[in-house]
Amino acid sequence: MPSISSGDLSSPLDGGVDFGSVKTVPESHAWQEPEGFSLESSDLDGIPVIDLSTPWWGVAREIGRACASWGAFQVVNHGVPDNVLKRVEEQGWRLFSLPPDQKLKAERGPDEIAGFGAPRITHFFPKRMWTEGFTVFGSPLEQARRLWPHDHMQFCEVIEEYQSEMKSLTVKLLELILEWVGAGKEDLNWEVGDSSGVTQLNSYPSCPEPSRAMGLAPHTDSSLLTVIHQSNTSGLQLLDASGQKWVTVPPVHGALVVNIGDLLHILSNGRCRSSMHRAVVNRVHHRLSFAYFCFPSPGATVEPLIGPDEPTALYRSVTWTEYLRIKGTLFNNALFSLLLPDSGFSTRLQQPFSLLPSQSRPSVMQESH
Ligand SMILES: C=C1C[C@]23C[C@H]1CC[C@H]2[C@@]12CCC[C@@](C)(C(=O)O1)[C@H]2[C@@H]3C(=O)O
Ligand SMILES: O=C(O)CCC(=O)C(=O)O
Ligand SMILES: [Fe+2]
Repeated sequence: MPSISSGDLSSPLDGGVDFGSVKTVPESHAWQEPEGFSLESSDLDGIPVIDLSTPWWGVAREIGRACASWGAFQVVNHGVPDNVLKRVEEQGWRLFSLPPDQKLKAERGPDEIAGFGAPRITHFFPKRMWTEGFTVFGSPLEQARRLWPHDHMQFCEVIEEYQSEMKSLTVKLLELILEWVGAGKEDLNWEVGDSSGVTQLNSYPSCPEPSRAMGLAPHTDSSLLTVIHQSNTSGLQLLDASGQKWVTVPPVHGALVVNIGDLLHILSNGRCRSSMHRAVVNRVHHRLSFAYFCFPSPGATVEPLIGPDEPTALYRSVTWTEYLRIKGTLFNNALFSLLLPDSGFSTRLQQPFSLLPSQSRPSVMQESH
């Protein structure tokens, strides 16, 4: 009999399901397959893989094209040492293999960013996701001390080294994207070097019935951009530019995935697409992913970059904490709510956010609570 505990919904293990021991997907985690959630995916037209060691001007154009179409790409020769990625993965396995009650000691509070628990977007969906996560915001020390009272220094050192490597990569990527939109870092309301970062460790245990579960439901990231290191199991899927097909992002050794987030969609005045993506699970492998979210410096407003060839701002400016609050209530309608009236886009369908409602709104999944 699967060890489903009393169904304490407050438990970050998603209603007390101990992923490791269930033989079937409980009703609480069973996702139907309405339109847009279908699990089939195609690997035909893969996501662009960009070599960051090629000359500056060439790579800016390639990245720009990927941002305008997919809203995502993979990068190789990114400069993040393999050893750092290996050690952060080791710490990830160490964390998620802790006993449930130990992980709960670092549980993320309702209004907190940092800590252990279910994804923040869980409450937008009628069913729970086949995942648990650990979010680091600033120093990991406070939460790490709760997980390992006497042995948390190694985790902290590895995470801090990972964050510093990711920060320098995201600064480089931002500068390239600014070059592509014809702007420079002096056009930003913050010093790129002062950008904030949030690190999300995601765990997707193997699942007895993968077609009836969802690892991480379709969403766009709220960040400027997100860099993802995936362990050697595929699961991340992006919605293609037509909004009709989910395309798997294959883990490429030495490559990191870059997703454009909502704030860069606003900063680029809609020229960069914020990629709709999800994570599916599989029967055999437990998958981990490590996502680094790049945000502006605290308090800095993200304002659409306009100029001679981009005269009209489509979105009002917003700080990342304001945007998180708006996303936390409006979810996939957050960007739409920031459209300026004279942007000329009166309906959600028209906005330069190539996202078909059927693919995006949890209302497709929304049952009456
Ligand atoms: C700074 C952020 C960005 C968050 C919320 C908060 C901390 C954790 C991030 C994620 C990580 C998992 C997917 C997501 C959709 C989620 O549920 O939590 C992300 C969300 C966002 O990109 O909006
Ligand atoms: O697990 C993945 O590859 C996706 C993770 C993700 O989308 C996120 O953390 O925002
Ligand atoms: Fe994401």
